[in-house]
Amino acid sequence: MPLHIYPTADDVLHGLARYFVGQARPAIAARGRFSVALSGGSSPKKLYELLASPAYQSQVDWAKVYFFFGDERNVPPTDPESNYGMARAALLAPLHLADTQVFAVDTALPPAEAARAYTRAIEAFFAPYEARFDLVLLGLGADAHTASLFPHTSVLRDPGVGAREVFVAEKQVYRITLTAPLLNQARAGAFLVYGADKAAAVQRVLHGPRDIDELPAQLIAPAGELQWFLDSAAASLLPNVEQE
Ligand SMILES: O=C1O[C@H](COP(=O)(O)O)[C@@H](O)[C@H](O)[C@H]1O
Repeated sequence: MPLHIYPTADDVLHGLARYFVGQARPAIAARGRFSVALSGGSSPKKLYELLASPAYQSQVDWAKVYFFFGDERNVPPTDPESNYGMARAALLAPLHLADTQVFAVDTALPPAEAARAYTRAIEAFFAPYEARFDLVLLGLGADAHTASLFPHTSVLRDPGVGAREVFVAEKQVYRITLTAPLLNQARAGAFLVYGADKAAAVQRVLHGPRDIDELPAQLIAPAGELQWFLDSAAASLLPNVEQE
């Protein structure tokens, strides 16, 4: 499992930004576009700001990049909890992308309907081929959830390829998440994890016994490659690690 461990969170963000560019360029050269499923929460905000900064903005043909979301909270785009709202402010608006390049979950719909509509939008984008993102960006919760694949939820055993609604009991909210089989059709996946509060989850996901109900992030195994981008604090419980 390729691990990239950096001294600070700032170094991790630059490492992943360089990886993003390194994935985007050959995809655009080979297939004319680069499709990405974004992660949400708070960790990726600085990554998105970095990608939209002049240093990285000039390195990618952004008109050929298409953005989806690995998961979404069941809130309007203006809500501070909205993954789309966060990505729009940090990345999508600064890059002045066309509306046709951004595929947000329609949270005005009831969650199950929103999930079905999002599945159809993804299928239509990739048709006539199977849905295969070039890159899936992922985060990791301290409870080992990723996207909105939360511990002990039925979506963890859903064999379908698409988006699903999920009820997160401890938060008493609905969310929309891509299923693990869809995420795993990706050409590449990259986890971004920093901070000491994630160290135990990182250790258990990477080195603990397989237990997908407790450790949903263990479900992630993209058809292409999977990379982990960690800071030294998040990697502090891993055995024998070398820093970049
Ligand atoms: O709720 C969520 O949590 C995970 C992890 O977020 P982080 O800010 O703790 O890194 C995130 O990947 C997911 O997209 C988000 O909706």
